Amino acid sequence: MVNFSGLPSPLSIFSAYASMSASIMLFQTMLNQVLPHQAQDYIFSKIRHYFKPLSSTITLVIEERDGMSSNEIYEAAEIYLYHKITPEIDLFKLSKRPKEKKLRVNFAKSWKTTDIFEGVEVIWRFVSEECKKTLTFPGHGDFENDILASEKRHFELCFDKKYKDKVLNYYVPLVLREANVIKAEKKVVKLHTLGSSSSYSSAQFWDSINFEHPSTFDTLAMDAGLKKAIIEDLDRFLRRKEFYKKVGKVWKRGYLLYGPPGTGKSSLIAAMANYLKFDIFDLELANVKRDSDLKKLLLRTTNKSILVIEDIDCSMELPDRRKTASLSNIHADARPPRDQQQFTLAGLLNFIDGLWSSCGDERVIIFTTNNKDKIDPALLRPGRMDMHIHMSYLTIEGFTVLAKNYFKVHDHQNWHFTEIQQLIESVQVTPAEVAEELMKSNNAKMCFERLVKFLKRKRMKNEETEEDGRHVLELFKTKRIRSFDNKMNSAEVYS
Ligand SMILES: Nc1ncnc2c1ncn2[C@@H]1O[C@H](COP(=O)(O)OP(=O)(O)OP(=O)(O)O)[C@@H](O)[C@H]1O
Ligand SMILES: [Mg+2]
Repeated sequence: MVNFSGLPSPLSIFSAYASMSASIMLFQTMLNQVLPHQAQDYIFSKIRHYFKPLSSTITLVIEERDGMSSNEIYEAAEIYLYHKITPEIDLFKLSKRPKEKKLRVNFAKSWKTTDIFEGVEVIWRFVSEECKKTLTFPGHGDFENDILASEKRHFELCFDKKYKDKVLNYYVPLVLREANVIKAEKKVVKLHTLGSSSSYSSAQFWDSINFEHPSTFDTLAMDAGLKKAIIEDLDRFLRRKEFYKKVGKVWKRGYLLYGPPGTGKSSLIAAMANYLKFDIFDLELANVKRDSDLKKLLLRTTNKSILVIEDIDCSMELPDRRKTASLSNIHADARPPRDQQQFTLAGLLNFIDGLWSSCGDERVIIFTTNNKDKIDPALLRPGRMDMHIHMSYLTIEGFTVLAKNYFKVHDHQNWHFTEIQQLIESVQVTPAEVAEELMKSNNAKMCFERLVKFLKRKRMKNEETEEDGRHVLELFKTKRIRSFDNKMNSAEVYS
């Protein structure tokens, strides 16, 4: 019996299934007499599997991870379902990660909902399974086996087979689009850091948490002209998609931030991310084991993101790397295995300039260093980093910003202001040091008094150091010492 739509009617499916079940029962009675129970069970489970009525639905499984990288469709489904169908959700899972302020509300196990798209009913189901892996540590007695628990999550999207094309070609792209719109509206910036699937596994991937750094261009104590120039540079970069295409350049921008510790390099990165609403990928080179891992990680960064490599002078000088480098120079044959070869800054930069940046759009890359003189000239080569930004010691202008941010005080309101300004002119102090002083009390007057004392102490210390320096220089001139390092107070005297 066939109905108008050309599909078998429910009655015909039922009668076919009933007659098939009767035959199976007859066969079972016959076998009962010759085979043991267990063998019979096995045979019938197989027969039922092949003869069960054909399903008229399709179920798409959308897993959270695709190998080592995250699955964009899973993320989009999570956002879409959570924000679009929230009123219908009555089963939540609540959690909080150690570094996050906000609570995480997630779908509970086996949560299910229905969505209608152009008259087509689709059923979403959230599935979460706990996987336990037994790890073996030979020779560790009672602790030989350890059980590692992790969660494997996926969504199931179920719908009538006849709408397969419609769902795949129109509904899924709609979910992706809607999720992007919701993401842009909510503008949650994420911080991605390196993680590994377990402490026992070497596979590395990006782990993310919400980025809630409060730094903005308004809270940054730095030269107003420079601040304006950075904001304009970022705006120009965002506007110039077509220009980059026209001149055949990859749509990316590189910044090198340099200056002493505590002058606001990391704070500036946070301000840039908050301004652009770009995710941050914080790449700690010291934690990357192999060259091949580095390339994989870079290729897994997303568009509209900032790749940050902090302290570039230190990260490329790891002792083990230097050791492998010198070894490989001396004995060409004794090089480490191919996939364990160390990476060089030049190699990293070439990869970033070439393959990496051509795989995405709207990329910002930021390197930081405390010591511009120490970094590889490859990084300073013209055209490599588009803007070199010097973060320097606190200026009077910078102090005004801090005073306003911490206590809403302006110069005319506080009698210590002039004194502080004079001290700042004569002493090298970082914004971090002053910020720390301003954090010590809620009482502005007390804080400013303390700050005056702190700056005076610092000035005195500097004067003493300068005096020592002059003394060492004198000794050096009279050849009574052979060497001294740039920290004058740790000079070695050989007289
Ligand atoms: N320019 C600044 N404006 C406002 N606050 C600042 C500034 N510089 C430093 N601070 C304060 O000092 C803290 C430390 O600064 P930050 O981490 O940005 O310095 P850094 O230059 O990245 O130092 P490092 O070289 O050690 O990484 C910040 O959290 C902030 O409170
Ligand atoms: Mg920093």
